[in-house]
Amino acid sequence: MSDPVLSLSGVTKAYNHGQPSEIAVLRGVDLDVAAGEVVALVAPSGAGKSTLLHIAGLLDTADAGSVRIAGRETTGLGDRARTRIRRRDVGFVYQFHHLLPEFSALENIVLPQLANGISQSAARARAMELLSSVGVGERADHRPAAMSGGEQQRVAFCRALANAPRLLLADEPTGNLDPDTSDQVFGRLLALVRDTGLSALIATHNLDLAARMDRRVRLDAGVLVPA
Ligand SMILES: Nc1ncnc2c1ncn2[C@@H]1O[C@H](COP(=O)(O)OP(=O)(O)OP(=O)(O)O)[C@@H](O)[C@H]1O
Repeated sequence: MSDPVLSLSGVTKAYNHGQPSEIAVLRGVDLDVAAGEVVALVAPSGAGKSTLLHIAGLLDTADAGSVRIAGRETTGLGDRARTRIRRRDVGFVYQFHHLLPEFSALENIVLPQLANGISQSAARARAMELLSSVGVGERADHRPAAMSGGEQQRVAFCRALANAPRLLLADEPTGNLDPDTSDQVFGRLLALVRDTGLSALIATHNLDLAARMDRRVRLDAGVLVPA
């Protein structure tokens, strides 16, 4: 068996340490996401989904516990090493697309590749391939403001996958779309994830979407339980 692509063990996180308002959000989270596995993270609002995704994606640090990505222990690594792992191995999608407004769809997918040392021509070819795979190839030269919410979010998926990460982390990726569009766009995301064989941890309030993933976990009082 290969190493899990994401392995969390005993992860804890509290905010406002030592103050009366201290809040223990994660109290010992354990989770393995295997290669090619797509896991739904369901939780009520405020339960700590974003906190968990940020720690899993090395955007934030845990107070205690271990975060392994692609077999590599990240606890104790410095900022540069964490950034390198995040850029190479992790893709993020948020509820809102966060595309750069002054750049075209294609450029938004090219830029993170250039930051990773890919050549301009290879980056453009990959960006075009990704856009076509989610049905927005003909929108490559449009800026985000000229696209629908569903199209913008499809471009955001492509950007997350631009550097061929091992792990996709998504925080309510279709949460700001109407139900029909959400369903369609999520289908595109899932197909793309399946085609590329990457692992994913996808937070959603939508139980229908959660049902389409391989496995569901629920964040309950700071720990993960099967859902
Ligand atoms: N930087 C911070 N400082 C203090 N408290 C915080 C901070 N970030 C989050 N919290 C608190 O931690 C708890 C979990 O927040 P988090 O954003 O992870 O929840 P969530 O499950 O993603 O919620 P939602 O679904 O509403 O986005 C909340 O009570 C929140 O108020």
